[in-house]
Amino acid sequence: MLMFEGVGKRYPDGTEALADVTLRIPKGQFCVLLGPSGAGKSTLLRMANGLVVPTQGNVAVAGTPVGPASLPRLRPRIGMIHQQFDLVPQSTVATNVLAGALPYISAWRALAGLFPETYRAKACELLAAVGLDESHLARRASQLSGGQMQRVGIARAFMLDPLLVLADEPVASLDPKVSRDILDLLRRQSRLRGATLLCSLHQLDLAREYADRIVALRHGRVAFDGAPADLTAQSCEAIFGTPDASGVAPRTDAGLQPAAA
Ligand SMILES: Nc1ncnc2c1ncn2[C@@H]1O[C@H](COP(=O)(O)OP(=O)(O)OP(=O)(O)O)[C@@H](O)[C@H]1O
Repeated sequence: MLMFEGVGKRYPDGTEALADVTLRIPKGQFCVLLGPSGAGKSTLLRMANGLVVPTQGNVAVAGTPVGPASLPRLRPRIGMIHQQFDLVPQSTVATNVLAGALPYISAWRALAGLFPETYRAKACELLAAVGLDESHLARRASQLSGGQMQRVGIARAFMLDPLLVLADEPVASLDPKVSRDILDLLRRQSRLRGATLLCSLHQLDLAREYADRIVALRHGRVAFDGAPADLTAQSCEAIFGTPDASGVAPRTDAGLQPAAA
């Protein structure tokens, strides 16, 4: 479903973010990209939907090379879930979910709130699936907790029945209990809807608990690729520089403080 072949990325300032990464991620797999801050997880993930262009190698989704000619066709089939949810705070929950259908709806219709009934029905179905009921539909996104915002983000990502869902640190700003609820939900929805899921995380315990496969990056290279059960103390040391990742500092960047459910 998703293929990276010998990909590398050097940013214009000379930073080498990735070097020679080759991965084949089959349909339906929940693959976690694990690694410390700066390892290259976001850079790799964003290559899958063309937000980052590799300076070396090739990326393909469902057999189609990712590039300017294919992106208009591919992007609607790739859902994206963001660390900071990326909702429109003043818009309602319903409008934020419906925004997932924007590639198929003209901007003026969206601005006027003229979403076809099929999309409205799909948005309601997805909101129920992520555990938000009708009472949430008319609430502004800014009135939701962090966990609820990410539920809306998940519903939005599944609006167009994606082949592939990219989740970039989807639980980095949530507390541990809510993080588990969100990863559980992501896994269930992906399986139910037959989507392949590529999710970056920096928490070893969560990767172990939820992934079908862990691909760990360190300094832009693959340091481990295998089943969670095969992740040994030695491989943890290769990824994080410590045998149990206990030395991995929690993220404290501005805006990344744990949020309540
Ligand atoms: N636009 C950019 N220009 C220059 N360097 C960049 C750019 N984006 C990322 N980098 C650098 O590339 C490297 C990999 O960054 P990336 O964001 O992919 O890592 P990450 O593993 O996702 O980190 P984090 O968990 O902190 O988000 C880092 O050294 C980062 O500083």
